[in-house]
Amino acid sequence: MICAPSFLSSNFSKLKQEILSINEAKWLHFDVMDGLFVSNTTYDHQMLKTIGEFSNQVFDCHLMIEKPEKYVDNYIENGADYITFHYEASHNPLKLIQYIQSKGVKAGISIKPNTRVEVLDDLLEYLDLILIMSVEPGKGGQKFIPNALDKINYLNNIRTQKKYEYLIEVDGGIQFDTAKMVKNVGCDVIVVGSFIFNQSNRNQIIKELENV
Ligand SMILES: O=C(CO)[C@H](O)[C@H](O)COP(=O)(O)O
Ligand SMILES: [Fe+2]
Repeated sequence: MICAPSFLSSNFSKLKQEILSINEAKWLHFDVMDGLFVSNTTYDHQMLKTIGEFSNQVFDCHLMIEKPEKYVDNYIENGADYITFHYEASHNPLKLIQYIQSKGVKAGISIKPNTRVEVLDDLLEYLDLILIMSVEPGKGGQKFIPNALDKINYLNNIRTQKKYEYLIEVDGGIQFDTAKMVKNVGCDVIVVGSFIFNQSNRNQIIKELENV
C-alpha cells in the first residue's frame, strides 16, 4: 500500500521540519477544512504553495469544504496531484470530476461514515480515487469505524469485475492493526495522521505501514 501522511496533527510552528521528517513518504495528504462542511478550519490552497517550495511529494488534497466547485481552481493552480471532494457537499459530482480531469489533475470523491457506498455506483467508471472515511471528518486522532471495511471490499470487487482503475483510499484511525484490515479487503492508499506524528522514527513507521 501507499502511505499518505496527514500532517494535521503535526506542529505547525515548525512545519518545514515536520514535513521533512516524513520525506520518504511518496504522498502527502492535505486536510482542508472550511468551518462549514466540518466545524473546524485548517488551511487553504496557500499551504500547497508553502510546502511546494521544498517538497516534491504527490499532493493528495482532501477538501472537507462546502461548494468545492468554487475552489478547485486554487488547488489545481498550486500543484495538487489529486483533488478529492465530498459527495455530500457536491451538487453535480460528475461535472466536477470531469472538470478536474480536464485540467490534468486526478479526481477523487469521498464519503462520510454514514453515507452508503452505493451512492457512488454511477460515478465509479470516471473516478481516479475513492476516499472512504473511517472516522467522522473534522479532526485527527479518532477511532477507526469498521463499516469502512465493507465499503472497501465492495469497491474492490466492482473494480475487479468491471476492470475499473480507481485507487481506494481510507482515512481515519489507521495504525498497524487497522492498516492490516484495510489491506486485506483491497485498500491501496492509507492516510495516517496522529499515529505517525506521535512518534519520532516517522520514516520507519511509514515503511512498516506500507508493508503490513
Ligand atoms: O481527514 C481527516 C480528518 O477529517 C484526517 O486525514 C484523518 O483524521 C487523519 O488523522 P488520524 O490518522 O489521526 O485519524
Ligand atoms: Fe483527510
